[in-house]
Amino acid sequence: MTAPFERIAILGIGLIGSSLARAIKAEGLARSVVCADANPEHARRAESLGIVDAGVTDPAEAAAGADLVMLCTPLGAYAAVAEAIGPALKPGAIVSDVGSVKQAAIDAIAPHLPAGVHLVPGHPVAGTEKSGPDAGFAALFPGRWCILTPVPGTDEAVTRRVADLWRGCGMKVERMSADHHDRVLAITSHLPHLIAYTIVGTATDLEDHLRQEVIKYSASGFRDFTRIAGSDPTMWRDVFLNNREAVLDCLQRFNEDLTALQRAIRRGEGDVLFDLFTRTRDIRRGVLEAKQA
Ligand SMILES: NC(=O)c1ccc[n+]([C@@H]2O[C@H](COP(=O)([O-])OP(=O)(O)OC[C@H]3O[C@@H](n4cnc5c(N)ncnc54)[C@H](O)[C@@H]3O)[C@@H](O)[C@H]2O)c1
Ligand SMILES: O=C(O)C(=O)C[C@]1(C(=O)O)C=C[C@@H](O)C=C1
Repeated sequence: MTAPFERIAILGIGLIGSSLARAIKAEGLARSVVCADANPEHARRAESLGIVDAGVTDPAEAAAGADLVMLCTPLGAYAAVAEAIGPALKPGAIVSDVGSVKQAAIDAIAPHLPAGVHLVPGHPVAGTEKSGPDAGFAALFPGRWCILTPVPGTDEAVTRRVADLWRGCGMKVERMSADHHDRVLAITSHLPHLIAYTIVGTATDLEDHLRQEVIKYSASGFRDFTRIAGSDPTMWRDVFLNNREAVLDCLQRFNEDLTALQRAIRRGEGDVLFDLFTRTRDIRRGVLEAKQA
């Protein structure tokens, strides 16, 4: 069977890039997979793991001759990487990405692409708190959603090729506008991370003897927050800087709801607490039923 892609270049071979490389190899989705990573140890490690055919540090070298180039670096590196690969891209090449914010990704990449190169932004909504090429695994993707946010006018056949790649990795694929994506992910992913960073930060700032006990008696609630708060600082700094408006909107709503809960606790309004906790338990059941937990 012929592979859907001749040469895929993955730029940034960390958790997501290396998971994708593994899935491409496992499913035979490209004849060759190469990567570039600013960290030479990551490029070498990907080679020695056998998940890429070649690993280099120069993104233009990896992108040259590729029919699909997938940006898998933190969002803050996108503009520089896109600028570096622009002149090396072959006519008809597809550039895509996995970034957690979509409008900023388009703004950073699009200006650097030559005419005749297609941009199909994407976001596999699957991940862990870990980073680097050893953290990746092909089983990250099956059953999860991948959101594509092609700009209007994008060649339909090109978008379908990118959708098929993610389906080949086992993902379900949905399309939406970049703006809508960023507003949805602000509440489902970005705000939860911000809350986790805050609660773990607050616990860390407690007086020293209390802090020891926080770690010693970590109940499962706090433990779950520490997992999320252990996520990569570079990646998450870039997410918040690149989705400011939507995150700040959600945060405003969250603060108002928190204030209402604070008042209910102070006033002893048990029914307010009970009603909310009942509704949220239903949401959790819905997530489990949708097999997204
Ligand atoms: N971690 C998640 O759960 C998750 C899920 C979906 C999407 N994403 C998105 O995927 C992207 C990568 O995240 P990750 O979790 O794989 O991070 P990661 O830290 O595991 O990997 C990023 C890789 O990019 C490399 N890199 C950094 N700057 C570079 C540059 N200028 N040129 C080339 N390589 C560079 C790093 O050395 C590293 O190997 C981010 O844009 C993130 O928003 C992450
Ligand atoms: O499960 C986790 O550890 C994640 O944080 C994964 C998660 C998420 O929030 O769901 C994080 C960022 C991504 O852009 C997509 C997925």
